[in-house]
Amino acid sequence: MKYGYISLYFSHWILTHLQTANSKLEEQEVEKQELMKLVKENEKNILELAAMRQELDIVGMVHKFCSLEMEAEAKVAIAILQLKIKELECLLADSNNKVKELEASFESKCQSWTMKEKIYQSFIDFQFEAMQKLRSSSEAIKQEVLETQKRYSFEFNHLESKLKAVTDAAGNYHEVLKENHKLFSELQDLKGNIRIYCQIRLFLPGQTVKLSTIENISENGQLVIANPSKPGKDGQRSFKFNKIFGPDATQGEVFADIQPFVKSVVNGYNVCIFAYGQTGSGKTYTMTGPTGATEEEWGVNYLVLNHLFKVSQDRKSNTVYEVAVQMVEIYNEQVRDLLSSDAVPEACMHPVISTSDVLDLMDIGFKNRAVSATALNARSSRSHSIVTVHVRGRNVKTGTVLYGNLHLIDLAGSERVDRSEVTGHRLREAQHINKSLSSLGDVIFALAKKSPHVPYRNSKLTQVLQSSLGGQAKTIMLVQLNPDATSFSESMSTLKFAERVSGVELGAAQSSKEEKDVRELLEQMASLKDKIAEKDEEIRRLKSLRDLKPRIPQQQQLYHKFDMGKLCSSAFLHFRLQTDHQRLDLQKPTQGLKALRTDSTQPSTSVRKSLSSTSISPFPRR
Ligand SMILES: Nc1ncnc2c1ncn2[C@@H]1O[C@H](COP(=O)(O)OP(=O)(O)OP(=O)(O)O)[C@@H](O)[C@H]1O
Repeated sequence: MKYGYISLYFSHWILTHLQTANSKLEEQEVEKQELMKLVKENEKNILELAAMRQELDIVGMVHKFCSLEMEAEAKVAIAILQLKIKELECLLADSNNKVKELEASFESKCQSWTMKEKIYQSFIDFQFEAMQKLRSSSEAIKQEVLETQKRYSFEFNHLESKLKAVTDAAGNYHEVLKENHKLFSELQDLKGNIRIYCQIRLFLPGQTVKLSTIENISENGQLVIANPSKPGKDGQRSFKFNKIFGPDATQGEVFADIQPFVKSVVNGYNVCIFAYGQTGSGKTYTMTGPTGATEEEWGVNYLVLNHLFKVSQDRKSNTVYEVAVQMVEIYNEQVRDLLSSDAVPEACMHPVISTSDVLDLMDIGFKNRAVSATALNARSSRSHSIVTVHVRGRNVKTGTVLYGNLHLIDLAGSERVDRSEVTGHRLREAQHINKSLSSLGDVIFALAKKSPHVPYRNSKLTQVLQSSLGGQAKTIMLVQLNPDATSFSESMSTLKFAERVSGVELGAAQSSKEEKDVRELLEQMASLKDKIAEKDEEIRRLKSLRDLKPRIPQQQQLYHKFDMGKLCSSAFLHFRLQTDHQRLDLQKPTQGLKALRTDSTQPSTSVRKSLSSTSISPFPRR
């Protein structure tokens, strides 16, 4: 038992020890596992540490590199900054200088402004003083104006009664003007429908021998011509015309004697102006003027049209005028339109509204003539050039239409040709010229004798001019003379032709009874003109008084009492006629002719006749 107890005790002890050993083993096992774990962790940490060290090396290297780079950049930046500091220092120095300069200029400006201020102050003081003076003088003027208004009020009280008297007088004025026109026409009729003016050409600059045939020129139109080969009275021959223009006469002086006839064209008459004379005697110069003429040198053609436009402009409030121009040449009995190259049966009519239109058209015409002249050897001297001006005037109040036409003719050279010396073409030319000029003389002569038969059809020239040579038509012949002694026989022939044309008519006009009539008519005209001038003056004075109205409001009511309508319709303003040239279309030249012909207003029989047989219609169809 004891042994049992001991063995049990041992066994228990052993068991306990075994259990303790077991638990220790287990603990050791756990510890071992933990150790293993720690070892593994340690290994892992070592690996991580190595990786971190490697990373640290890289970072260190990068850091070193960056540091170096930054160091270099810092050096550059420092250098730049130093430069900038230097620049800024310079700028600072500059701006310091500028500040000093500005301070100096500011100082001087301040001084000048102070000066100016002083001047302005004194100026303002002066102005203020002047204003004070003005104020007091304006007070004085106000007083004066009030007094003037009172005076005007008094004048206006009388004006109405005076205006009434003037309106009545103006009513008669129209009648007076009509009478004036009638008297002018009668005067022209008494003077004769044919006027002969003789113009002596000057010696040309190149002429060295200046032996003249002109012995004497009288104011009364008498011309004495001397035969150089027959000295003394025997060699002299005297002629009498309406007027003689000496070599010094200007274009304007010649035109002054033609001007009244231009007026009669706008009053519905037909007028023909011829330049007649031997080649080189100055026909073209008188009719056209020299090449590139200035306004003072303008020939009759331009002056006439210029005046025509002026008259139509003056009458524009009463009459609307339309003007159209044609230009033809007659050469060897053939008529050619100088303003158109188209082959048309009639010469083109070109509407014109101003002198510059006319200048342009005539330039074209003369160029066309010149072209032919070059081609056919001085053809222009051997052809007649005719500028025809058609005028149609319509009275805006009554609707009455007047037609007038004007022919401006530069005739071919009138010199005779020795038939034994020329042949062929030149002889034919001379025969045609001779025929047309002598038929012109015959027609004028027949008209002057009032012969029942007028030989218009003997030449193209007289056919073309038929409507403007008969009846009420007026003719002016500008006889051109070359004063040179070598032209004596041609001058004699020219003058004899002119004498033949003028002699009969002047004979009639110069009878003593008619001379007395003319004198009386002239006196009547002069007194009528004086009366008209007086009325004009009175109307002008009254109008100027009326124009003062807006400045005097107190007079307004009184002013409106005057019936200005009545005054406007009075004869005074009646004479200011209207021209409305826009109605003709310049783009289409022939429209003007149609317009003139298709107007529904019927012209009087004589006018209709003259228009239908207008110079254009006999033109041959080419
Ligand atoms: N009044 C004048 N003043 C200055 N020169 C003039 C005058 N009249 C004519 N002449 C000159 O005389 C020359 C002849 O004149 P113009 O050509 O006009 O004569 P014409 O009679 O027309 O001749 P044609 O029959 O050959 O055409 C021209 O050189 C012209 O410039």
